[in-house]
Amino acid sequence: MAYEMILTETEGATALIRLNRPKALNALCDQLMRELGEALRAYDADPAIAAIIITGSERAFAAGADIKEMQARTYPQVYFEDFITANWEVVPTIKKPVIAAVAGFALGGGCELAMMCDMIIAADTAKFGQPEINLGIIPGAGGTQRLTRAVGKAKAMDLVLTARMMDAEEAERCGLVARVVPADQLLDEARKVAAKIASLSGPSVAIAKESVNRAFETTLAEGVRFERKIFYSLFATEDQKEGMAAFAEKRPPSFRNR
Ligand SMILES: CC(C)(O)CC(=O)SCCNC(=O)CCNC(=O)[C@H](O)C(C)(C)COP(=O)(O)OP(=O)(O)OC[C@H]1O[C@@H](n2cnc3c(N)ncnc32)[C@H](O)[C@@H]1OP(=O)(O)O
Repeated sequence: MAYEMILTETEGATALIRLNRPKALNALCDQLMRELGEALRAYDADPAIAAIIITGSERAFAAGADIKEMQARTYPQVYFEDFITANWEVVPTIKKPVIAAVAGFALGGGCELAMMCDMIIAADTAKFGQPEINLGIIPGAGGTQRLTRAVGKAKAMDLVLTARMMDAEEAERCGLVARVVPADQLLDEARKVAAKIASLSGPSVAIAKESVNRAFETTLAEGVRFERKIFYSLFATEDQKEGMAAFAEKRPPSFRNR
């Protein structure tokens, strides 16, 4: 499929989506978000793809929603158009693992987009922040909620109320980021993680992802009940039999995603 604001490529079972508005620091305009959603849905439906990486440029993962596109919008417009909800909420609906590989600025909607992914791998150049307060608004794509769950109230308040940026090291320390790597190794690292995931059983990966995400939406008791049921369901797969047989027979498993 041809896109204007994203570039896509595949390598083995990994799909890479690169945000591609370099002059605007990958500001997330409506068209870019529409294209991103279309690409994510297409890869999610493609049986040859097992993991998806979203990345930006060296200078910016994304500097937020497109402020120039947003500035003239009125309350009735954002309300009736379902601004954000319509185009932005695709990432959390994707069943396959989505990795954000972040270098440079991940601000506002850029930080929110990264947080919608299942894992953030950051270059040592990455800078995260929710500077919407500078514009007379607040984060509107989940920032106040996902950031608070990821880093806790103290740090979330600090970032949201002061608009300050935090670097990759601080972001890793406070739990926003899974790994920090030198900038020139960012994509290699993300690809390695994606390839490892792709070598595993697709159903158990999707179910593991769903179960971890459930922790953000429910109580501990409900979450554990959910985990138990979904854990039982994996005993209905051929991959569970194969994984355990391979262990007992001291050989690598050969998963068939069923
Ligand atoms: C999703 C919601 C609901 O949560 C809302 C949001 O996301 S609101 C947006 C939040 N993000 C920001 O407020 C960050 C805005 N950008 C900046 O503060 C700076 O650009 C910077 C600190 C990231 C980088 O500064 P600098 O290196 O000095 O580069 P600039 O000259 O400022 O930028 C280069 C070029 O990119 C355009 N740009 C940058 N960010 C955006 C944006 N979010 N929307 C639209 N355009 C953006 C900037 O205007 C420059 O373009 P030109 O004016 O030179 O054409």
